[in-house]
Amino acid sequence: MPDAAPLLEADRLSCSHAGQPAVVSLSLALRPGELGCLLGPSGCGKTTLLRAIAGFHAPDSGQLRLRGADALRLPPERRGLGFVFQDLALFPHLTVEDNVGFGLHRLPRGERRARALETLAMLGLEAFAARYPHELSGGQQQRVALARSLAPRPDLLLLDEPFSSLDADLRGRLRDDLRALLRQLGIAALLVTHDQEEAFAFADTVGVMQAGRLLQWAPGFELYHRPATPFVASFVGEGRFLPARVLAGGRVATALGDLEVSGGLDYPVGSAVRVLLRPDDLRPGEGEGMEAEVRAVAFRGAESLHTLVLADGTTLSALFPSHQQREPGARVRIRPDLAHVVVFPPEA
Ligand SMILES: Nc1ncnc2c1ncn2[C@@H]1O[C@H](COP(=O)(O)OP(=O)(O)OP(=O)(O)O)[C@@H](O)[C@H]1O
Repeated sequence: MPDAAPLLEADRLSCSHAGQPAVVSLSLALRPGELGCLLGPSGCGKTTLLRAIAGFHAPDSGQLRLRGADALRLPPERRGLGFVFQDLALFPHLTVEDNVGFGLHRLPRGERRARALETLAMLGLEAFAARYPHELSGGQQQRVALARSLAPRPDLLLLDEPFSSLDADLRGRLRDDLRALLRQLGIAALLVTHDQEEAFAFADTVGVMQAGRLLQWAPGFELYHRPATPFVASFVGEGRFLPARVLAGGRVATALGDLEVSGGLDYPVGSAVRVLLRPDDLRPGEGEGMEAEVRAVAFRGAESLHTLVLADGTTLSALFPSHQQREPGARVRIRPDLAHVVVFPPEA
């Protein structure tokens, strides 16, 4: 799969609403069967990008290729995509089966029926084929909307927050079922969400957007462990920044001691930098290490998230096993335990 030609390619795509930029020179590629996800704060341009790919929003500049061909010339119905938006738009006067068969008008009646029923069965809805949308629960209606978009077997499905109206349990199950189905059918997808857990559970590749720009497009592991920018570092997972100074030999000096940066450093010796510290990068010092004061403790079950302040005022977060209870005001010793050190320039 890594060498397959891209199914979807956006190249320096820019979009605006009434002169206000919404997507800024954005490039990304999705391979056949690849599951991608766009993550970012409200208003960062995720929906606008999805609508531009679907053909509902005309970009100002840039290119969009689908299956290697220019897609910007094509109207939505000729782009060969499936989409599910937050607003389900099921036809209230059609049965579930007819809703799902709606996009299959090119197939002969018998085949259309068979495909609609087969797709409903894949989503566990075979018993509901004769019902009308208002006779279904919200979760079942969402499954019908997915079945309708999957019935024509598109090679790419665009999904804009399709699970947001469902409760957490249902949401997780539907997401996992959809993921398994897309894998089984070899269908690629681009999912918009602002839920990190959903992005990581669903996608092979996650894109983080901020103010119309795509900051990083990478597997979840890379985003967490090798964030490209401080925004990605603090948006994906929890992270704090520790002031540091570059030493010779690819090391940095911090209040927690000297740390080695694997792969070397692009900063001159002596320059001020920041080191990313995740809550799981700190361990209790067992009588050694730097002393810190506990400011707050949030119980999380197996672990507790501690907010700690060092003597120089630096605030850090640390996840410690929760069997040892600590109160605010207590003093603990901490030592860094980083698999690799991520360094950023100092705050502007
Ligand atoms: N139809 C519109 N007319 C004018 N401005 C719009 C329109 N749609 C979106 N915008 C603006 O474009 C920017 C990007 O919006 P978009 O809906 O793409 O963001 P988003 O990341 O999907 O947000 P959310 O997570 O809240 O859905 C925002 O500043 C928004 O206010």
